[in-house]
Amino acid sequence: MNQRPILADVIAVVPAAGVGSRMQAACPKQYLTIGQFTLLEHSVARLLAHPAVKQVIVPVSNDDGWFDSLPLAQDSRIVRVTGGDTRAESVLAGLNAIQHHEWVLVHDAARPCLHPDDLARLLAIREYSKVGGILAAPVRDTMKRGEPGKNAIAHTVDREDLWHALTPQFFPQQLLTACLTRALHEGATITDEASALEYCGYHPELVSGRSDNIKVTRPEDLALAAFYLTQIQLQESA
Ligand SMILES: Nc1ccn([C@@H]2O[C@H](COP(=O)(O)OP(=O)(O)OP(=O)(O)O)[C@@H](O)[C@H]2O)c(=O)n1
Ligand SMILES: C[C@](O)(CO)[C@H](O)COP(=O)(O)O
Repeated sequence: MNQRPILADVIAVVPAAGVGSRMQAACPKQYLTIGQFTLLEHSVARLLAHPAVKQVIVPVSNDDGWFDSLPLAQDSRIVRVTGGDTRAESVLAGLNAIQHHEWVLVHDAARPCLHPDDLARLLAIREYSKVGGILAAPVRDTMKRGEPGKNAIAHTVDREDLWHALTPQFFPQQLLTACLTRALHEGATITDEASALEYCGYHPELVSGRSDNIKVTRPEDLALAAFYLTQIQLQESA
């Protein structure tokens, strides 16, 4: 019988071509450090720690002056490609560098605190889903919709079934490439991979993930990410 091996190889795309404008740092946020390593290095290392992840494609901007100075640049498992003006275009550039691969993980360079249990549960969806899915965290606070253009509440939004989209996101490569290509061509707003699939009528799986898998977006996030990462590393070494 031709059974799929449980640990079939996976290729990852880690978009790292953003400028990090909300971070207001002297360099793009993926090159800020926690301890000895940049956020990009931490994020890639969290993926490569899983035995199924064999290669990581890293889209970086055309004028990136940081990537080549990292030890990562010499790692045979890492492939540098040129990213695009938006996250979706960077991801598509990464996907186009992959040849003949079934499923692909996409993970933000700015999410250094991925827990191995979350990654393992996301990878497991390949056994039951044809569409793919994402890590996501259930919304836990009371949510308010503001009046357009005013600092006033329009109404409270029901938090039932409301989730924060996280990464990694995990999809069959051909399906993701087709959906991203179509969505970009038709001018849809695409902030993550799942939104490209949604645009094309699919309903990706929601895999409940840890809320400490934060994206470093604003200055105050860096210290929090450093704390969470230390906790995860302590648990791993215990
Ligand atoms: N043209 C772009 C824009 C974003 N990204 C990447 O997508 C991830 C998540 O995006 P975001 O947090 O929005 O990063 P930035 O676009 O860099 O941040 P900002 O919106 O604050 O400028 C980051 O790893 C970022 O480097 C990318 O590869 N190419
Ligand atoms: C892909 C993402 O990290 C999922 O949370 C996110 O969509 C990136 O963009 P954002 O504009 O910071 O939400």
